[in-house]
Amino acid sequence: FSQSLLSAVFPPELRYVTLKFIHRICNWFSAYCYYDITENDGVNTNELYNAVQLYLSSSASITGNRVSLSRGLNSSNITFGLSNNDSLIDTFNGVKVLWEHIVTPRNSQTFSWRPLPEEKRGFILRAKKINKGIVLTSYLDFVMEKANEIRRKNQDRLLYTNSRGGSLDSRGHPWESVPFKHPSTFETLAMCPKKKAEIMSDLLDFAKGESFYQRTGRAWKRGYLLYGPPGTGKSSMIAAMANYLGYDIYDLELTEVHTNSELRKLLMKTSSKSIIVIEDIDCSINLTNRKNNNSTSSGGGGSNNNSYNVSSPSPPGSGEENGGGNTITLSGLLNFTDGLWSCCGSERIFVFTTNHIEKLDPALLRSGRMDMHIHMSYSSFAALKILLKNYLGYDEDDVEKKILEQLEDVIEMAEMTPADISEVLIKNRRNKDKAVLELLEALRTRAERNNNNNAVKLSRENCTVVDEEQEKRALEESPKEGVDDQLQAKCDKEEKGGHDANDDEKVL
Ligand SMILES: Nc1ncnc2c1ncn2[C@@H]1O[C@H](COP(=O)(O)OP(=O)(O)OP(=O)(O)O)[C@@H](O)[C@H]1O
Ligand SMILES: [Mg+2]
Repeated sequence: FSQSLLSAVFPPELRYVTLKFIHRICNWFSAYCYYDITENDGVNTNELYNAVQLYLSSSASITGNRVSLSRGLNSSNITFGLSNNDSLIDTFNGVKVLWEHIVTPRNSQTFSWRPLPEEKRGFILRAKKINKGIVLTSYLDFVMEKANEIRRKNQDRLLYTNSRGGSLDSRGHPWESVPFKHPSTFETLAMCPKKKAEIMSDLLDFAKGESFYQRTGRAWKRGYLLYGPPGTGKSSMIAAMANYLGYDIYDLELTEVHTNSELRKLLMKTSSKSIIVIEDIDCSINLTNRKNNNSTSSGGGGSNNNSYNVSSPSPPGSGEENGGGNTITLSGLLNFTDGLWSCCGSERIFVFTTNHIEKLDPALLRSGRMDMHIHMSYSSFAALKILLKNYLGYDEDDVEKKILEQLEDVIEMAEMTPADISEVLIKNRRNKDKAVLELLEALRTRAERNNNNNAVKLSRENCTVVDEEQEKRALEESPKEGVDDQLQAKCDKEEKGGHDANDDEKVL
């Protein structure tokens, strides 16, 4: 109406100016302000548009009569969205705002180097002028944050690897990724429930601890060292951590990293909310080099000498001895975890695993470096109950009380890993009672063998002590042949027994 009135009253050259003036006056008296968030700013896609779409998906799924559905790449969930030209009211800290999704056909005459979508999409955010401050400072940040959270929840986790050996992909990325679908969770993880709960709350504290880390001036990161024999669930624990927090995993293959600067670049290209894993750290660090270094270093504090090489395939004669430019050093690795470089990006968890904690360098173990040392041990009775539940669906009451007691009696002595136990259970999972009995049998055999081995070890130790005492006495007094012979015979006998037991172990 105003257009036709204008064209009747004003000459064409004045029309535009007058229209603009009227708009201004209207805006002046309006209680609302409007924000346009278009899908495309002409060159790039607008991140905020995608974020708003995701954010509104959480409310659209509940309130809307007509919602659009979509499923993103790498996602196993369906996302709800506001339909075209539909609107929705949202409330934030008591402030009401209105979101409108506007879809208009694109003007075909518009010139662009790139083909543009046929429709122009955008959100209009309407808020009261008095709430302008809240909307611009807090609400939009909140929308972005919430959208990221939804994205993480919807998206399957990714497992990254640097197996390409330092070469970059077409986008200059050193990591290769695949969808991470490991089903391990804390629920299925067989370990002491108390320890498990402690780890879970530690992880949760970390994930929610942004303000704590900010306040205390610490980098927002945490290190876990998982150690224990093979098959006790170290890798399963990492997968459970990732699934619990919804983080991606970066599996760092140290032997593929040749220099400290390469390591730094890899770190810089990791995203926040991720777990950076170095498996079998004792196998990645060349301990012979460490020993050489320690023996040549003056003074006892060998662990301070951090420039040992990591066993990466370095070219022969490449100056390895001086820990020089083209090798990766322990100090480089430590810088990676807790030096200045560790805090580029935030919310990162470092996990190192090892089968032999005693082989690790004290520099890696000193307090503050790895925040939590987690011992993954042989199966306990509590862990066994979880495995019975996982594999046979058996609760405590489903197993005969007598058998349960027998299992409890023998489990500690048997020193069987959860991996070994699950093997027995999987093999017999069709016949559950047989599975339990076979497991009991396997545990008994192991316990007996361990018992024998321990007895042999003990008597050997006794024998050595007696040997030493005997030598001393022999130096002091003249030998009493009868006793010596007796001792020797005893040792010989036990030595023989010991060898037998060892042979058994090799075969088993
Ligand atoms: N604590 C556990 N709880 C549940 N399952 C387990 C546990 N430990 C081992 N398993 C089972 O055994 C298999 C091997 O475990 P996993 O790979 O986690 O062991 P690991 O400690 O990482 O061994 P390695 O030191 O050889 O890498 C897993 O597939 C899992 O099914
Ligand atoms: Mg493992």
